[in-house]
Amino acid sequence: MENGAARTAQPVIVAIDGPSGTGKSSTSKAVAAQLGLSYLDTGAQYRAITWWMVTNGIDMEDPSAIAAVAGKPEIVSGTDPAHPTITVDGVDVAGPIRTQEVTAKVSAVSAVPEVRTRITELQRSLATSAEDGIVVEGRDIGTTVLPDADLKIFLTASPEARAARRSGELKGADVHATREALIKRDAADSSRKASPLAKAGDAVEVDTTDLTLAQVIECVVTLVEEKRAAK
Ligand SMILES: Nc1ncnc2c1ncn2[C@@H]1O[C@H](COP(=O)(O)OP(=O)(O)O)[C@@H](O)[C@H]1O
Ligand SMILES: Nc1ccn([C@H]2C[C@H](O)[C@@H](COP(=O)(O)OP(=O)(O)O)O2)c(=O)n1
Repeated sequence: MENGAARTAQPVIVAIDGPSGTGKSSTSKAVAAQLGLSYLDTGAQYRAITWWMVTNGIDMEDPSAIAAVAGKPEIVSGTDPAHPTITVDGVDVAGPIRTQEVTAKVSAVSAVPEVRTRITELQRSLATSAEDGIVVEGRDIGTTVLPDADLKIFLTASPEARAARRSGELKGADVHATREALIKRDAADSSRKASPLAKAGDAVEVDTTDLTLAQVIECVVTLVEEKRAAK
């Protein structure tokens, strides 16, 4: 802001982590929109680099092959919560990164340390440049990417609730198969060596199993407002 004009609010950094289907994306987008903050979906960035690896025929069984090209694709995230965007080398990949093929391979790609270093740098630079603050959602935001975030939330929900939500999105998907795939991906994301899915010690845990999306959003908005008031 020019001429030292006073801000109405200090920038606030919010980290939202948790496994698949707990409501991270929907909650983070809505909270950011409601509070005038930027929004970053870090899972979309890992999906984008995975899409590039698939498209370029990189051997997914070989972490050293993935590591060798981790610096090649240019990944750009648009952080407006009303219109989040993601491009790879200038190509809009918002649709292609949601295919079953990318979903099945993203855990292997995101376990490679060189990939994480690259994507973490992008995330920190976006968080630092968000003038009014940002809501960043993922798996390791509170633990590794932004350990000094003003507020850390860890969302959970039963595997049944998460599978029902996910299969509701993928029309015609079998709930049982969705549940198995989701549990497998959570296990891979939680057990990898490099920055696994984990709750930060100072994160607030919110179990969303029996909450509506509106209730979760309200809960997080209240927590952010409390933090802002205390700044
Ligand atoms: N508390 C909730 N109750 C019911 N459905 C929800 C709730 N939170 C999210 N959803 C729905 O579940 C699906 C997955 O939510 P999403 O925000 O994409 O989760 P995540 O980012 O954690 O994978 C979406 O269709 C979303 O609308
Ligand atoms: N901060 C993050 C975010 C996502 N990932 C990886 C692990 C996840 O299985 C994939 C995809 O994340 P995404 O949030 O898009 O997954 P879902 O929306 O839950 O299906 O990316 C990660 O390793 N670290």
